[in-house]
Amino acid sequence: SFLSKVAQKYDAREAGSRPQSAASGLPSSVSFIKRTLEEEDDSPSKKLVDHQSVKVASHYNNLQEVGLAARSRSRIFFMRNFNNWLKSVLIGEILEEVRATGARHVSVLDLGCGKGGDLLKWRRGGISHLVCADIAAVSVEQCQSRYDDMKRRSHGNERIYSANFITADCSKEVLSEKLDDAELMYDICSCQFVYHYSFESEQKANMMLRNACERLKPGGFFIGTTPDAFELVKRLEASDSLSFGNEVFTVSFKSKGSYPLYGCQYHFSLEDVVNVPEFLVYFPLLEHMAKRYNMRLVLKQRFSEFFREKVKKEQHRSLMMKMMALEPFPSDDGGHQATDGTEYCHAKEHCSRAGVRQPVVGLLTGRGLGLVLVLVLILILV
Ligand SMILES: C[S@@+](CC[C@H](N)C(=O)[O-])C[C@H]1O[C@@H](n2cnc3c(N)ncnc32)[C@H](O)[C@@H]1O
Repeated sequence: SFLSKVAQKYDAREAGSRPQSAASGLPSSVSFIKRTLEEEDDSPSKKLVDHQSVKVASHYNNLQEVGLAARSRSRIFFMRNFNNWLKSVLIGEILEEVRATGARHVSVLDLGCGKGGDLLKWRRGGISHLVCADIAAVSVEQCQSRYDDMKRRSHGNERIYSANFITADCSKEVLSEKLDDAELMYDICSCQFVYHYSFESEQKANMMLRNACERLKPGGFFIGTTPDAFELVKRLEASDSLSFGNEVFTVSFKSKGSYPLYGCQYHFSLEDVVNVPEFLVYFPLLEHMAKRYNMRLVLKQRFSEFFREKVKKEQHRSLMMKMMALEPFPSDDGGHQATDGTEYCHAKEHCSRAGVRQPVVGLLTGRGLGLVLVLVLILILV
């Protein structure tokens, strides 16, 4: 079983049900532990609580907006495109679900909106209102000016959703108190690559969840993407050191073997984009916490599973090509696709097996980062 006795007791006591077990394939020596309240109060992460939020906010505030040309030269260009494709499909499908219930005016909360990478996706989805919230003030400003540009460029030919921009630490502040419209309820809360920052402490994780769920309409959806804690721990346990990764990303922990349910910090760096402390989200606990908000889990899938399922649909496949979510192999310059190591040798092997003379293969890249390490989540308010 994946859980240690301690975590099983925690689940049984807190969830009032059978201990949750997961086919994680982790060694039995690995445990996710619930610290006592005293330990949690004394924990180093608790003392650093504000410090960590400041780090996250200033990291994202200082990220420079680079142009398309620079982005396309980046080694994670295709991975970013893949993530955007995945979010487009997720957003498109959830909007279909919402509309199937007869909703005509769709309101959305983008929790941790960043610089507004999803603004266009919501435009394509024809929503009526969007609330964008983020802890990083500079990101929120950039998000707002992207929205203003989008509106200006449409020259009034298309009805673009109204929007509200809020700078707030959503793991500490009650977002609804900052809304322009005090009565606003959402059909969807979208929380993309954000929720794990709040797992620093129980209070923070709860506040983030409260902000995500308390304004959802009955039948409303929470959609999110977050790193897969089981997979991160599996990789760490398999590593000889306290870190793992490749030339594009690194994940480093301070210790291994035992993992607190909250405040289990690791450092994640991804070339030129992310270099911040993050926290493991112990999934059975998140699912249990969400039940307090009457949220029921609809789907939890790895990116790889999501991809395999969605790519069967022609419409998603053609969007994937349009968004350049696959890396061509061999690449035009060929320079960075070394096939002597582990990174691209599977592609080379595939080509030789298939006997293709001029092999051009579409690869899912990011060197394994996105595909295996991240989860797609959908929850519904029942
Ligand atoms: C990886 S970025 C994702 C941005 C966007 N959701 C996307 O998919 O492009 C993570 C975002 O979470 C935001 N964030 C982290 N902690 C937060 C908090 N406590 N409250 C609000 N936003 C937070 C960061 O500022 C950053 O913009």
